[in-house]
Amino acid sequence: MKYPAMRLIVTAAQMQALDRRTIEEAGVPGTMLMERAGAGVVTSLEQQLGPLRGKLITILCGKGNNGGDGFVVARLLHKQRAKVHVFTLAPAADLSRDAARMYRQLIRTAGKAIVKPFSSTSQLQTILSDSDAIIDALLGTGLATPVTGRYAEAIDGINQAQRLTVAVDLPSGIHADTGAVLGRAVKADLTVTFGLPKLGLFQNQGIDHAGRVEIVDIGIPPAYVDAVESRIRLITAPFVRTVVPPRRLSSHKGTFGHAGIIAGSVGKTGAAAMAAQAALRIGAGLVTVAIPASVNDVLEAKLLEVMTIPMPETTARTLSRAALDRLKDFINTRTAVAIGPGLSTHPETVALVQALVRQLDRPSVLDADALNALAGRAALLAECAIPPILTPHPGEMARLVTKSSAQSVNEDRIGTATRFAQAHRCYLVLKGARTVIAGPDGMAAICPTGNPGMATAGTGDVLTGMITGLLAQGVASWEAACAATYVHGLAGDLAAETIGQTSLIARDIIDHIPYALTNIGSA
Ligand SMILES: NC(=O)C1=CN([C@@H]2O[C@H](COP(=O)(O)OP(=O)(O)OC[C@H]3O[C@@H](n4cnc5c(N)ncnc54)[C@H](O)[C@@H]3O)[C@@H](O)[C@H]2O)[C@@H](O)CC1
Ligand SMILES: Nc1ncnc2c1ncn2[C@@H]1O[C@H](COP(=O)(O)OP(=O)(O)O)[C@@H](O)[C@H]1O
Ligand SMILES: [K+]
Repeated sequence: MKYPAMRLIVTAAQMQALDRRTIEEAGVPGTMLMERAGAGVVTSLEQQLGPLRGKLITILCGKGNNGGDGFVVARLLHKQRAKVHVFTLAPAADLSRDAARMYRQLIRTAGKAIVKPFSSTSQLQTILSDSDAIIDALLGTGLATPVTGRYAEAIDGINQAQRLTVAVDLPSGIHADTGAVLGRAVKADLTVTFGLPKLGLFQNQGIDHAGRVEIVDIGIPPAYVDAVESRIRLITAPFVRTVVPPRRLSSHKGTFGHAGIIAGSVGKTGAAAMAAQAALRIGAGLVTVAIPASVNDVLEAKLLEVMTIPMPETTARTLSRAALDRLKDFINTRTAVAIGPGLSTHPETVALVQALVRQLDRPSVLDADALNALAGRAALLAECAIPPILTPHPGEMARLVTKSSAQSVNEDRIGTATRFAQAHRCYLVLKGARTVIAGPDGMAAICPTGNPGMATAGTGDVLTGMITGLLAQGVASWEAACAATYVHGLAGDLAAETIGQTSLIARDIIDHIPYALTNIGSA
């Protein structure tokens, strides 16, 4: 397998096939998989709530194997002396074979009274709103059609209670592959998913409904996982650890490359400053910014470690066409370059950027106004000697693909990103909640880190600097794009833990890069 330290993301059909193979070929009983799944949920719950003894926990179980997992959770919680209420949506005779086994085991251990048939939401209201946690074991990967009737009522009841909600495998009602809500869906705080993460947890409404996603190993043999044909991966900390270059005793600043940042214009020197600082914080040895001449002093006053080079400018104080030859030299003498943050959309600057892109022969990141310069002209990318990394947000992506909108981009983020990266032989970082990275070989990776506090001015410039900083250290494009995105999101998460999401600003992400790197173990 090509990217061993990333985790495979699977569809429902792929997960079902893996479960089946594990049961039939490896001889692991389905009930054993269920036992491990249930135990995983209880461990996660303990991490959330502390000791479970005396806690009131309500579990809603459907008739399939997802419900079977719920019966296991109920038995294990009962053993820990939690106060457990179980509601089933189906009579015992209708349960799947393994779920029925787990149901019988539960009532043997805890007595018949622990389980009640679900009749209506009103029956549940008080119990749900008094619960310390609600476990949603109604529907998992077996969801086939829109949820209606009693299942829909049970889902509404869970959502109305507004208590800590833990989804078993998938939030009930979320399509395992697309993340679409099928009729109704549980809004969970935490989803404990089994074996491998399901695609729908990272797409569309699946993102908000899943909440935090934890993955529990249920003992699917790694050889079976390796044999699955999926081109979609989840970026992990162990992957990032293998990417960030080690600092040998004998290193010097030249060892870690020289990043060039072509950025800035009047009113937008901050974008250039933040990209440059982020490149240093992720380990680049040297960073130089090429900036319109009249704003050079402003940038110098903002920055200490970063060098700047004033370049010819337009009367609007943006980079001018006259800068072309000097910028080509600038690019040729750097290990990697970023083009775009804060450049403006001045027509002359746009023409300059287009000319630079045509002759780009260094590892590069194209962002912001460089992407605007490529709107409707993505064909120019074919002229780059080394496939560049593009970092659009959905609005920029829509302009790149033309005749599209941010909304339609977001409806199929993985598809849009992989199609573009393959068609234009580039790497693409499609930003937003659960950023998607796509490569020219058709691979896609999803970033699990990051939070809505990062929806604030300048955080994209920071990401651009981070990717460029890794490229400058000699990291290959795919690895640099994936690892920088992960560290960027983790830095945002760590910042949010201390200062909250509302006040978080882009420079907080730069300040937390060191902690993110130590957290991952690559500092
Ligand atoms: N042995 C296995 O295959 C394992 C399965 N596991 C669990 O089993 C789940 C999959 O189990 P199943 O395949 O039994 O499927 P589910 O338990 O997700 O649900 C399928 C059942 O719900 C019904 N159903 C489907 N759509 C419905 C709708 N819209 N409204 C009402 N009922 C609907 C189906 O007729 C079927 O009876 C996984 O998500 C996971 O939680 C885990 O225990 C790990 C091992
Ligand atoms: N809800 C969110 N969850 C996770 N990350 C987010 C969220 N919203 C924004 N981000 C991240 O913040 C950054 C925003 O970048 P961008 O839109 O280019 O902002 P700017 O142009 O102001 O720099 C991206 O890396 C994006 O993935
Ligand atoms: K569920």
